[in-house]
Amino acid sequence: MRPDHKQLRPLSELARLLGPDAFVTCVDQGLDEEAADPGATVITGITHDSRAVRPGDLYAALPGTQVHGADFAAQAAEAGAAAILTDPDGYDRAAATRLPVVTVADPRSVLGEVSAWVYGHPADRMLLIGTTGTSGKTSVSYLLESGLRAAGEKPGLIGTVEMRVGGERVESALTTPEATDLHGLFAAMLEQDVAATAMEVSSHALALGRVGGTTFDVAIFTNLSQDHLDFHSDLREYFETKAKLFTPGFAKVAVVNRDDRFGRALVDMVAAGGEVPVTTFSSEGDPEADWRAVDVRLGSRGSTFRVVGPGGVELEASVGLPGPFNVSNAMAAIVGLVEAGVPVHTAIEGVAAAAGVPGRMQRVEAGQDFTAMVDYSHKPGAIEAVLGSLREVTEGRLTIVVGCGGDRDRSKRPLMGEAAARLADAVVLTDDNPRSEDPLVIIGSMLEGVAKVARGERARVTVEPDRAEAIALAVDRAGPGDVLVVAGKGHERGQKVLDEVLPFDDTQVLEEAIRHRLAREKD
Ligand SMILES: CC(=O)N[C@H]1[C@@H](OP(=O)(O)OP(=O)(O)OC[C@H]2O[C@@H](n3ccc(=O)[nH]c3=O)[C@H](O)[C@@H]2O)O[C@H](CO)[C@@H](O)[C@@H]1O[C@H](C)C(=O)N[C@@H](C)C(=O)N[C@H](CCC(=O)O)C(=O)O
Ligand SMILES: Nc1ncnc2c1ncn2[C@@H]1O[C@H](COP(=O)(O)OP(=O)(O)OP(=O)(O)O)[C@@H](O)[C@H]1O
Ligand SMILES: N[C@H](CCC[C@H](N)C(=O)O)C(=O)O
Ligand SMILES: [Mg+2]
Repeated sequence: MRPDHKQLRPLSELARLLGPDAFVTCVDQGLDEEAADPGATVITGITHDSRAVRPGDLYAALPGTQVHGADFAAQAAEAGAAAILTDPDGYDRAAATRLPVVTVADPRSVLGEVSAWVYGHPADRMLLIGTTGTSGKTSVSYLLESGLRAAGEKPGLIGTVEMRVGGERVESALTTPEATDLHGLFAAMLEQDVAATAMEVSSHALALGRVGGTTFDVAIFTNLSQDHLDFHSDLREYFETKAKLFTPGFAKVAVVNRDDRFGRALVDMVAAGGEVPVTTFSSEGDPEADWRAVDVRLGSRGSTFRVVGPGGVELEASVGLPGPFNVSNAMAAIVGLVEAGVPVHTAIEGVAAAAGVPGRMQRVEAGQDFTAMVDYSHKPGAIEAVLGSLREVTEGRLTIVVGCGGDRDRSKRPLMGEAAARLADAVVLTDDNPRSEDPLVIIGSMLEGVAKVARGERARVTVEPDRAEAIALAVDRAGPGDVLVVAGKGHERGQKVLDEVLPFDDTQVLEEAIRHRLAREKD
C-alpha cells in the first residue's frame, strides 16, 4: 500500500543525507562521483523489489541470501526506476542501466532512513506502538488496535495476519514489512487520517534493518523463548536483537513483562542505559511490577481480573481471549496504551471490547459435543502455554494436531514434540509447510522429543503426514467434553510444499471434518 500523493525528492538531497560514505555516480554524464550532478534526478517512491517498481522509484538493489537485487537492475530500469541504491558488489550491474547509482557499503543499514526521507518521515507524525517478543505480538497488536479505537482514534494495524488502514485490509507477506514498504504504508495511513498504529516488530525486522528510521512512542516486550534459531546463532543473540527495539533511536518509552526472565534482564539493560524510561507489568503477582493483574478468574472463552497500577489505580478488567497468557497480553496492551497517553479506564474498555484474533485460539463450532479450535502455536513456548491453559478447561481428553515448518529452526522440533507428548493426552503429528524438506524427516525429529517423555506420562502419539487426514482422524476420535486443538498454522491459507503453495485452511478443514462426522453419525 502506497500513498496517492507523490512527493518530489531531489537525489542531491539523498547524497547529502547519506554523507561522505555514499558515492553518487551517473555514467550518462560521463562524470566521476565528485562531479556528478544528481540534482536533476527526482525520486517519488522507493522499493526493494524490481517487480514492484513504479516510475520515479529509487530501486534498492540489496544483496540477499539467494540472489543480489542488482541482478534485476535492468528490469527495474525498464519499469521506470529513476535511480538505484546498491552496494559496491551491485555497482556494475546497476551502472549498466545508465541510471544514477548511489553506492553505500551496507544499503540495508540506511534503507529505513532513506525510505523515511522519500515519504517525508511519516512515522514522526503518528502515534506508533511497537510490540516484540517470541509470542503474543499479534494478539497484543489486535488488543492495542481495539484500545486505540476506544480512545477515539482511527487505528492502523501492521502484523503477521494483515495490515489494516481504516476500512482497507491487505494480507501480510511478512510480520514486519521491509523499510521501503513500511514507510510507504505509514504515508498511505496518514493520507487516510490513520495517525495511531499498533505494529508487530519481529527479530528479523530488527536484524535486517526493516525498522530503521522508525521511532516508536511505546515499545512493548512480551516474552522470549526458543524460536528462529535457524536465523539467530543462539538464544542470547536472539534476545540481544529484540533488545535493540528498546534503545533510544527506536523507543521513547519501554513497557516490559516482568514475569519473563528475559523481560527482567531487559529491564536491567534498559535501566542501565538510562535513556529510555521503563514501565513493567505482571500477571503472575510480581510485587515489583508497576502494573499487576490480580484476582485473575480464568474462563473457557476469556478471563476477568483486576488491574492494580500506580497512583492507587484498581479497576476491573477483562479479555475475551482464553488462557492465562492472554491476561499477560491484555496487561501488555493496557499498559502500552496508558504509556501512549490513553486514560486507563478507556484502555481497559478497549481491550475488553476486542473481538477474537484470527487463527489464535479460534473456536470452530459446527454442532459437535467437544471443543475444537485452531491456534498459531508453532514454537515450544506457545505449545506449552496453550496446552497448559487448555488442560484447565478440559473435562475429557486433550488432543493436539501439530507439525513443524520446513526450512525453519530445526532445533525446536524435538522440543515441540516433547511438549505436545508431555502435556496432551493424544497427539497427531503431521505436516506444516514442509517447504524444501522431506516431511517425514521433520516428523522424525519431532518423534525424538516424544521419546524423551517417560512412557507412563506420554500421550498417545499417531503419525499422519497428510494434514487433512490428521485433522479428520483427531475429529473422529474426539468424545464429549474433549478439547481438540489444531496447532501451528492459525490464519494461514496455504501449505507450502517445495515452491508451491497448496490451498489449505485449518479452520475450514476442521469444520468440514466435524460436519462429515456428524453427517455420518446421522445416517
Ligand atoms: C531471512 C529473511 O527474512 N529473508 C528476507 C530477505 O530475503 P533474502 O535476503 O534471501 O533476499 P533474496 O531472495 O536473496 O533477494 C535479494 C533481493 O533481491 C530482490 N529481488 C529478488 C527477486 C526479483 O525478481 N526481484 C528482486 O528485486 C529481493 O526483493 C531482495 O531485496 O529479504 C526478502 C525481501 O524483502 C524477504 O522476502 C525475505 O524474507 C523471507 C521470504 C522470509 O521468509 N522471512 C521470514 C523468515 C521473516 O522475515 N519472518 C519474520 C518473523 C516472523 C514471525 O515470527 O512473526 C517476519 O517479520 O515476517
Ligand atoms: N503471551 C504469550 N505467551 C505464550 N504463548 C502465547 C502468548 N500469546 C500467544 N501465545 C501463543 O502463541 C501463538 C501465537 O500468538 P501471536 O500470534 O499473538 O504471537 P506472535 O508473537 O505474533 O507470533 P508470530 O511471531 O508467530 O507471528 C498463539 O496462537 C498462542 O498459542
Ligand atoms: N512467521 C513464522 C511462521 C511459522 C508458521 C508455521 N506454520 C511454519 O511454517 O513454521 C515463520 O516464518 O517462521
Ligand atoms: Mg505475529
